[in-house]
Amino acid sequence: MSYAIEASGITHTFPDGQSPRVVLDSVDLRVAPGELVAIMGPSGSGKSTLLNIVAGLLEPEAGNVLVADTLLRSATTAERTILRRQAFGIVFQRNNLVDALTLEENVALPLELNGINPRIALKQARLILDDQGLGDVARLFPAQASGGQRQLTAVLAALSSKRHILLADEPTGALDTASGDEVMRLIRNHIDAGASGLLVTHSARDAAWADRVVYLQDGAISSDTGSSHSFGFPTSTQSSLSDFPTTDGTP
Ligand SMILES: Nc1ncnc2c1ncn2[C@@H]1O[C@H](COP(=O)(O)OP(=O)(O)OP(=O)(O)O)[C@@H](O)[C@H]1O
Repeated sequence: MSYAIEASGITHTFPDGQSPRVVLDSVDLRVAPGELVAIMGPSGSGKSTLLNIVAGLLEPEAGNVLVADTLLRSATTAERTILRRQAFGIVFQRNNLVDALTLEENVALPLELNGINPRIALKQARLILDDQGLGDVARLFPAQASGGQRQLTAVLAALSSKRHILLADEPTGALDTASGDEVMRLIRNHIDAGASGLLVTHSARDAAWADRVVYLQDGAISSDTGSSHSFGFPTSTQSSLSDFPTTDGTP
């Protein structure tokens, strides 16, 4: 089987005072096409480090990542940048938006990077923001918007184009429960439209939207619910999941 994401033997050490600290120790993680895998674990267990390695932002000390048919270790910096711009939708805990662009321009940016005409991209971005009740703030700059509005915009930007690999680090961190469920529903919808992804989260509620949950502890995977495990969706959102419209135009 060919995986959407295949990380093998990932080992990484960070300096920690006099003695280096092994943050990831021979971690193997595979994500099947069309699968959303949640990574949970205590603070400091290496979740974000693993996500950064899969995103090609951090080179692991040992191990390999094969993502979107590219072996990251063999890719040049330019090739990794192109991969992030064209194949990855990335949501980080912070610094998700370009400060100098309005919210709608931020959502339009990945569309433009995927080759869509800037005027059409902006039009699509407005529709996407309108759909999520952010039409009134679409022309604000990130600094003028609330934390929740910024977070939702960042998720919409990551999902706005046909990026088939989604990498999300605590995407609902700044949101209340209802908005968080909305974001997770958008993410699930994006996956169901043909993407694959990794979701780093502390929230069991968010993890319930994933197909599989792996737990990182002390730099290693301590448990994996396995692909046959079926997590239930939060009851408040279950009925509306299938009704939710696509916002990214993916088939
Ligand atoms: N650039 C860095 N330099 C040194 N140590 C780092 C660096 N980045 C992360 N670490 C350390 O590596 C460990 C794992 O960090 P990481 O952010 O991956 O954990 P996490 O599981 O995502 O934590 P959290 O849930 O709190 O976000 C932590 O002890 C952290 O302090």
